Amino acid sequence: MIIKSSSYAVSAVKESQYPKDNLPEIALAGRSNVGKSSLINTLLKRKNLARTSSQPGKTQTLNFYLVNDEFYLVDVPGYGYAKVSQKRRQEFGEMIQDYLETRPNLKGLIILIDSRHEPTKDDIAMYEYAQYLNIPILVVCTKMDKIKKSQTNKVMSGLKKNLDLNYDHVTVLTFSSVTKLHVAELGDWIEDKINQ
Ligand SMILES: Nc1nc2c(ncn2[C@@H]2O[C@H](COP(=O)(O)OP(=O)(O)OP(=O)(O)O)[C@@H](O)[C@H]2O)c(=O)[nH]1
Ligand SMILES: [Mg+2]
Repeated sequence: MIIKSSSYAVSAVKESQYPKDNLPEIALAGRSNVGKSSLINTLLKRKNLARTSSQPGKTQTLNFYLVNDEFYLVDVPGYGYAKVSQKRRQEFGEMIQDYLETRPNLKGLIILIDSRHEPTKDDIAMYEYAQYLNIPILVVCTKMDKIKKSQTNKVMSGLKKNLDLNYDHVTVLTFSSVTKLHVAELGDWIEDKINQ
């Protein structure tokens, strides 16, 4: 995919605030701090379009970014961040659930998992939930620059042990926002899904 333009469009916490121009959407999900906002910036070749932070919990709303006037990337608050209150966490959960369950424009979900750890129970729950909703999934193993080359197989076996990769609509990619590993493949997957 060639990125010709990208811009922040809107932030939403409920359906009435979602974009109304009926373009396809690709959403990102993953633990706080896993690198969702960084992946958006890397793909779009923008330094600071999506706000990133070394402090988890930076993204607190559904943030829609318009790409090539053709589709939206949707940055979603991270899960599993202990310092967010129980009430806030439930609100996040409901906001994400509402979006994933009711949005006809949603063409694919990118689930990001930190390469340095096996999938957490939240990662597994998100994967199984997306499978249940029958959404095409791209599993992205982030921060591969922090992994020794010799550990790549271990990353893959950790995934296989915890996620049912026999699901028809799943693709797996290793990725790094630092080295730009597989950024072209990421763009290709998105292009394929928004054109289906
Ligand atoms: N080494 C390395 N660091 C990364 C990579 N991707 C993200 N980071 C760092 O990880 C931290 C979190 O990145 P974000 O992109 O803000 O993470 P997020 O998933 O959007 O976090 P929330 O918005 O809190 O859910 C930042 O300090 C990034 O610089 C990567 O590929 N390699
Ligand atoms: Mg973020």
